[in-house]
Amino acid sequence: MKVFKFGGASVKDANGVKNIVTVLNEVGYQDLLIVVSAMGKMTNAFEKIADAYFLKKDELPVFIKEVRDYHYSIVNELFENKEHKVFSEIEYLFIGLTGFMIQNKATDYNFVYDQIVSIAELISTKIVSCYLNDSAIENTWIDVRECIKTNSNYRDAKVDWKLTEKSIVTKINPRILYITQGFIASNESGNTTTLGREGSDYSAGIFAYCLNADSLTIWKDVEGVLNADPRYFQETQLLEQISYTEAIELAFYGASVIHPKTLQPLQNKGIPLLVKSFLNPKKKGTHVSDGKKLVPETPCFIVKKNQLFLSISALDFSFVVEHNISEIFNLFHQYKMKVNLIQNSAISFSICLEDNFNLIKNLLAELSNKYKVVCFEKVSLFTVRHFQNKNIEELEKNNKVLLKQFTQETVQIVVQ
Ligand SMILES: Nc1ncnc2c1ncn2[C@@H]1O[C@H](COP(=O)(O)OP(=O)(O)O)[C@@H](O)[C@H]1O
Ligand SMILES: N[C@@H](CC(=O)OP(=O)(O)O)C(=O)O
Repeated sequence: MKVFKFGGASVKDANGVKNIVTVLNEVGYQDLLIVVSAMGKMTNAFEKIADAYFLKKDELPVFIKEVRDYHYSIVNELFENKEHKVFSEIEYLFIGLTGFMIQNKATDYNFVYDQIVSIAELISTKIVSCYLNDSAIENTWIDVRECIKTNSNYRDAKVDWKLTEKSIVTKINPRILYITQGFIASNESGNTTTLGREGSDYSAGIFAYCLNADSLTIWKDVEGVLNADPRYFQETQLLEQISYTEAIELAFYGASVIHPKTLQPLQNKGIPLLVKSFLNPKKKGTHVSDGKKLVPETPCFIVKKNQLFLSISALDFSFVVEHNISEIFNLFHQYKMKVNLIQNSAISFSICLEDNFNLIKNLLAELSNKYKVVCFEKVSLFTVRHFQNKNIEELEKNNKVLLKQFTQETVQIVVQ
């Protein structure tokens, strides 16, 4: 059995949905399960709805109209027959959204977020499933919340592997072509949870693991994994082969083309990951498996934008030692900061952080009770794997460097 994952970029418009038919007809769809994300940037749009609802903002109806219009323009283009069941299926999901908003009494933002944002994946998979059925690619839509089970850590739920494996093995008949959602799951009480932004690759990895798949293919708008993000670097090279370890490193440092959690379940069972272009499905793309670390051997550049850089020192000029560091890390954990780089000296401690939950003000307020804190906002973190000295000189030439850190294979530079 194989698993495919189509992300938001592949289904951003009606042509994208049509192109899935082309891809499947070109590469085949025997013994396959397909995971699909929300269309285009719809998760961002639903985040705005969750926010507006929670904060009782006046723009709420406008934001809901935006996502309705976006999806209806796609279904209108795809389905000539306005009596098609896809229209009522989508309307039903929007009615569910309104119903939730009226009935909800919960005050936990993360819970509310997951119940609202997950609708984007439900809509996209309904559309794709119906369109494929109409295009002679017979398939069954399945609610992933019956398959992937998590704890109740809303917005960043942890997978209950035992329960998930049992559910997937029970629910999935390998002879049926299924279309299901990425990113979303459910907890013990049946409430919707999410696996963290961009988590659909991970969902596909979970299915591949539980189904002992022969391979997982993620379909992208790029040729495969490149040695640099093409949005920020002009000259890029396709990486043809990457070992699991190297891919985990690249994803960990922020190569956003693969979600970092995706690789572990695949590596555990030796399931190859293929990253291929949905525009050129016959091209080889990138192959991630055991084997050669990196082909071709070339420096790989990763950039993480919009980082925070904190320099923390004791108020009385004393050393920053273990107990301070432990206290500081507890606060990072409490305020859900993602730590991307750390460096300590005798009297100070420097960190590059990502504030995905918008809690930096609270963190700084608490830290400054005990420490002197200098915070730089909107800095970038460059990572170069397998660097050459000229790569570093190039990065330093145009930027103000706040911190530089070397390991044998990697250099990381924080710039303002
Ligand atoms: N090393 C890299 N190789 C290829 N693409 C990359 C890399 N780093 C970042 N990207 C970006 O990732 C994008 C594809 O990922 P993403 O937008 O998350 O796809 P989707 O949401 O459809 O799964 C590419 O368009 C590219 O701009
Ligand atoms: N739709 C979710 C999950 C996801 O992984 O999407 P994509 O495959 O488009 O990155 C998000 O945007 O976070």
